[in-house]
Amino acid sequence: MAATTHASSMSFLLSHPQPRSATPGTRLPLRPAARRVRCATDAAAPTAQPAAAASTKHRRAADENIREEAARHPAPKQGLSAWYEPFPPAPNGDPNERYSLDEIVYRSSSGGLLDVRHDMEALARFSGAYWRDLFDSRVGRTTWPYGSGVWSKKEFVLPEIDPDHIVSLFEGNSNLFWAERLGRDHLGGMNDLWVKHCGISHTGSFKDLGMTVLVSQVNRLRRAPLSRPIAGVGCASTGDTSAALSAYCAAAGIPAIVFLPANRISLEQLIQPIANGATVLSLDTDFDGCMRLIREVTAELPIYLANSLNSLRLEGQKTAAIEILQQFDWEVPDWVIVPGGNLGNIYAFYKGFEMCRVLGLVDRVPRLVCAQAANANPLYSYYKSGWTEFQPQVAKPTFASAIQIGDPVSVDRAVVALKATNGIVEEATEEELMNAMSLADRTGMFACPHTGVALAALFKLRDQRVIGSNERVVVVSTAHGLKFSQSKIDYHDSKIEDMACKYANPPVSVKADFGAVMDVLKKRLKGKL
Ligand SMILES: Cc1ncc(COP(=O)(O)O)c(C=O)c1O
Ligand SMILES: N[C@@H](CCOP(=O)(O)O)C(=O)O
Repeated sequence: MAATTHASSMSFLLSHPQPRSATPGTRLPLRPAARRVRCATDAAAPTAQPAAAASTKHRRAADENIREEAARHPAPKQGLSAWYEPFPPAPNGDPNERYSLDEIVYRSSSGGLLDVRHDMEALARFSGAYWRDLFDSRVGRTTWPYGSGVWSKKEFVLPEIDPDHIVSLFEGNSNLFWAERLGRDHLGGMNDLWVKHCGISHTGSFKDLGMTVLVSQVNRLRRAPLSRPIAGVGCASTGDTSAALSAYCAAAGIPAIVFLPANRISLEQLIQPIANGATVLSLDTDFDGCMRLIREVTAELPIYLANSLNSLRLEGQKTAAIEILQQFDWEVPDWVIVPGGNLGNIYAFYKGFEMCRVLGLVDRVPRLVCAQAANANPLYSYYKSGWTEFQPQVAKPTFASAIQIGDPVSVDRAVVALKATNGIVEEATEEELMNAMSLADRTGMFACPHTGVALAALFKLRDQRVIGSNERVVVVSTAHGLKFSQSKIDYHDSKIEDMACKYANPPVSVKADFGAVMDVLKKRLKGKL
């Protein structure tokens, strides 16, 4: 293996451990080691660097930033690539239909969905152990762009993009929270319950993971040599996609346009794109109406579509699945529960897990559960019909307002994910989701109502004994609870019509007087003093 290394490239080497001998994976045919192409990792790392070597890293020059430092050490070509293909492949369609990621295309020739496909044979030239080591070696670093939980898996995301085009806010690497008390005390002694806090993130939701990829690709398209005349990037949103789009566009200096359903998103979500300087249209319709409009507008104007209909988004979102595996030292959980709305994320999780299985990083995939609010449950109804009849609906208001979606664009993707993982769809009423959220809060979280939907699904599946107490379960928390404080205020005020707010904990108004305070505390702590 040729090695072109020198002392000053040390910092770069730390991000590229030496490939293992190309141990053939079990599922995909691998090329013999002798025919392996040289890749960045081959060329950059003749010998694996021990962790201690980090302390010998030379500080970069004071007048150089991390982007420039990365540019000084360009990764050699790896021979990896990705492109768009129809999803699912149309039975009578053109088997050769594919599009470069540099094309602006959201639909296949037959009007169906597209998916980003990777050259799996090229990826499989390296063993699962190699990819695990490489991804692990990048966690927690600042080396551009690998400090991001998404771009630390760049080879599985957008292998060909120039790091200089990447727009990253070092998203991902989110907390996998051990829900010790919730599992032990409230779910029949579960001791392996985890909450993946995707919402503890730059704009407070998992959308950051996908948006860094989409906006990076737009940045590449707008810059020389491609110089595509993209005037801005637009989305319809229930409040989280719009926040992420606005932040990433603001960071890149690209105009953002967001279509929001008036009075249907939280105040905190509304102020995010406003603060980031986006063009905010508040429309007198629901999310599905906004979605129809943005599709029409992006077909007419040079505005790039940022919703998850655009499969680029899912390439970033799938890294949350890979991160979960990584956080468990590449052990596969038994179940992963994801709240579903427009239904891109459930597919993204499947894609991340399945890619790791196919490439030998793990040997199986978890069972997936998609959890919907009963007030916005088109997938649940479809599932209950035995997948025979999908009926779009007019979604009713729900505290889980970000998933108030009746005609999800990625329904076909969700079905593939659920069928392939022996998955389940569950639903939660308003009372169930608010109680589940509030109980989680009582055990140290500050969950959003959508996480409440996923937790309520877990409660049901535990009651039905579908999920066992010894199984390892991950509940995906999709947004930060602080974005939905009004719903919590209403709950703790017991102000919600027809809802027994079982865990309401209103503040106690007390006279500022020692005796009055003592009376309240004695009553509250009765038997414990
Ligand atoms: C907080 C939150 N949770 C869950 C979802 C559902 O994700 P998806 O639309 O990919 O199903 C969304 C958006 O739809 C969201 O904003
Ligand atoms: N919850 C989403 C709804 C749109 O979903 P997307 O993933 O297709 O952008 C939002 O926050 O807007």
